[in-house]
Amino acid sequence: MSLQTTRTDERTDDPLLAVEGLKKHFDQSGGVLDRLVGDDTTVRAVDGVDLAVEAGETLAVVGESGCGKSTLGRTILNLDDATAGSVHYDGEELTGLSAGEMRPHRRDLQMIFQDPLAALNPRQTVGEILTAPMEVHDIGTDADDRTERARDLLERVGLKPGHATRYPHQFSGGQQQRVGIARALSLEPELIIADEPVSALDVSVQAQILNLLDELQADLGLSLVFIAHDLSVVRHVADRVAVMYLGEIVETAPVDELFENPAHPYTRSLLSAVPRIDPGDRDERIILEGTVPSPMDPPSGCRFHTRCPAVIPPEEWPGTEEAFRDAFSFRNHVLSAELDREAAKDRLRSEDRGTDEGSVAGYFVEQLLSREPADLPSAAADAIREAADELAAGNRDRAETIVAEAFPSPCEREVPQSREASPGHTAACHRVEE
Ligand SMILES: Nc1ncnc2c1ncn2[C@@H]1O[C@H](COP(=O)(O)OP(=O)(O)OP(=O)(O)O)[C@@H](O)[C@H]1O
Repeated sequence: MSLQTTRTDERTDDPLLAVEGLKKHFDQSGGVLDRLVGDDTTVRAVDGVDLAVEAGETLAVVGESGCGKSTLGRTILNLDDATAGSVHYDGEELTGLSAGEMRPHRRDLQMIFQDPLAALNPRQTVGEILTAPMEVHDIGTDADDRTERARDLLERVGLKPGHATRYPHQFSGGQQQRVGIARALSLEPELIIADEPVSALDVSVQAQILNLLDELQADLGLSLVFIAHDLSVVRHVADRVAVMYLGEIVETAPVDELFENPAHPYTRSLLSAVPRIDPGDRDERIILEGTVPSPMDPPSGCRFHTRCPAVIPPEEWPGTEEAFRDAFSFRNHVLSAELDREAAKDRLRSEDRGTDEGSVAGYFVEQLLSREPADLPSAAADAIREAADELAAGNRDRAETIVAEAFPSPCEREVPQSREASPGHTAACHRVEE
């Protein structure tokens, strides 16, 4: 946890790492045809991220798979070129530096990867893996000194000095990750980005590696950006947590504040999946519908609105919020274009039911609306039945227009600004007030 480092004592108030408006887009266009057809083939993996990491601090970046966490880590370290925005490390801008210009900074900024074996050269001994980067960066007086440093590093990460002569495949997963950590430490970095460092490991080994990282961070005064998809993993290592959804940071808070007073519905749903020691403590589990939408075509307004369990009804909605959310969920199924008439007919046939348009429409409603249409305000029920009829008749565009017009939400219209929910705690949600 936060410990002041001796080497950063003389620094100014600027954070050690400052990330502003960082974007990383990947162009996926196959070529001329894509451009002619006008398909937008840009993957907006990281789409305007602001972050600050103080010296000696551990910041966890958390979100589901595909939210852009790894890309964020790689772009911060200039392993991927940024599309826009800036990264300042110790006051110096890293964005746009060539590989040669980055070299002096590589010593200070290291990365630990999810799959330790894939990140280690199988043809080098562990000793060589540790001494090679030292040689490149002129660390150590001579080969003997570097070998001695490698042996010390192995001890530091809980391995034996004698392990230096072994090859990566001769170790268990946990031991391989220890080697990966030792390699990152071999350059005496100030900041390490650890990208899911324990998610490939057995649960029994995860805690050991987390403790090791925590210990090293405290002893060496390292700054750590800890990327994870699972909030439970970060509780005991992080000082602050940034929650990422579809290329954006939706909430940032000190770790205890985030666990106790999550402000964003996305954070709440991630938290509800974290096992609690006291089962009586457990709030109702929030199951998020579907997976993260495609970063090629992110939802408008608040990007989370298509899955949000707290999506806001329009002012004129006559029913309860729960009723709106059920209707809104139906709407999103229709708009996601995942409904297939033929598949519905196959299913009906397998259940010995009719496959005329009326039956298919009824089947869509039954599958996608978690209440009877009659339990909705009557105009909403009519819109749902009408949309289902159009879908069953093959008029997808018409169905989409009906649901989009019948169930609008302010969340899809306006992009929520990041607001301060409490000191040091910000969230970008229309429900959060300053
Ligand atoms: N080189 C690339 N080219 C095109 N798209 C990419 C590339 N790298 C990542 N992406 C896409 O960017 C999005 C974010 O990916 P990223 O790996 O950063 O997410 P993540 O949150 O780290 O997920 P995971 O935990 O599964 O790695 C995904 O949709 C992914 O397919």
